[in-house]
Amino acid sequence: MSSSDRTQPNTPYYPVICIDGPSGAGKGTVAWRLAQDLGYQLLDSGALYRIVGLKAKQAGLLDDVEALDEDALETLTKGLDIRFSPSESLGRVDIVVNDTLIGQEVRNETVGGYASQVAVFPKVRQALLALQQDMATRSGLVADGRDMGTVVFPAADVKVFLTASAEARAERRVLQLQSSGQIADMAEILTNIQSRDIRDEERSTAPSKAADDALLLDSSALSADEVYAQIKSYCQQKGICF
Ligand SMILES: Nc1ncnc2c1ncn2[C@@H]1O[C@H](COP(=O)(O)OP(=O)(O)OP(=O)(O)O)[C@@H](O)[C@H]1O
Ligand SMILES: Nc1ccn([C@@H]2O[C@H](COP(=O)(O)O)[C@@H](O)[C@H]2O)c(=O)n1
Repeated sequence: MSSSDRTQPNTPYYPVICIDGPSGAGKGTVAWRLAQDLGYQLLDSGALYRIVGLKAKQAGLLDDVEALDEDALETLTKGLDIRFSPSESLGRVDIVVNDTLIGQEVRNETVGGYASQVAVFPKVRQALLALQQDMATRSGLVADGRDMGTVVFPAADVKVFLTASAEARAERRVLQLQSSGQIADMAEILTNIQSRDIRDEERSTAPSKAADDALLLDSSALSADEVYAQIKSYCQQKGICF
């Protein structure tokens, strides 16, 4: 299910580290650094939902928000050939969908909203499950998302639920957008973050929540370096690295 079976002799064992939490908590930043440090693969599960959300929007499947068609979304999801590969760019993995490299077009709040619309559907989530679990069968894995520790890798070696106040997360987004030359409206970003939080936390299938055995870490007043140091130290305590 998650990593390989520790109890089987002569079978390689691949640890899994799950970093779950809301948008802007700093999951991707710490997950990428841990993966680099430990030589593990990185699973950016949010990117999967972003891709499905964008493709669904382009196919007109999100036009009537009151009557979204779960079966059509499932068919669309199953028709996507999604592959991750190491990127030349710092802090990223490349994603190739149906042989086309996906760029920055999925990395904005609008597509984040489409992602959270499609992510409520069990059939969409099920269609993405095997791809995610398969990534833990070839090497160690750092998995970033909402349900990594609760649903996708329930037997993971390390589970962290990383949070921050909505205000802190919105401020980070504003800085992130400004640093790439974009205009950012704090009030609008905060509203978007809060409505995405509500949809992600209140959906009935795989809601965003901490696993019972997760370390809870609030990053509101921590730098990215401090978050990394605390999580690395927790991984050491759990015996998966030195
Ligand atoms: N502890 C921190 N303090 C301040 N800024 C941070 C911290 N961690 C990450 N950041 C910055 O906040 C922004 C969002 O971080 P990141 O993309 O890692 O969040 P995320 O939880 O993965 O969000 P999403 O789920 O939307 O992908 C980035 O610009 C990142 O550099
Ligand atoms: N495991 C996951 C990951 C993401 N989602 C949904 O996708 C949206 C975008 O995620 P980001 O991490 O890239 O911001 C997110 O708001 C969720 O709706 C998910 O359901 N499960």
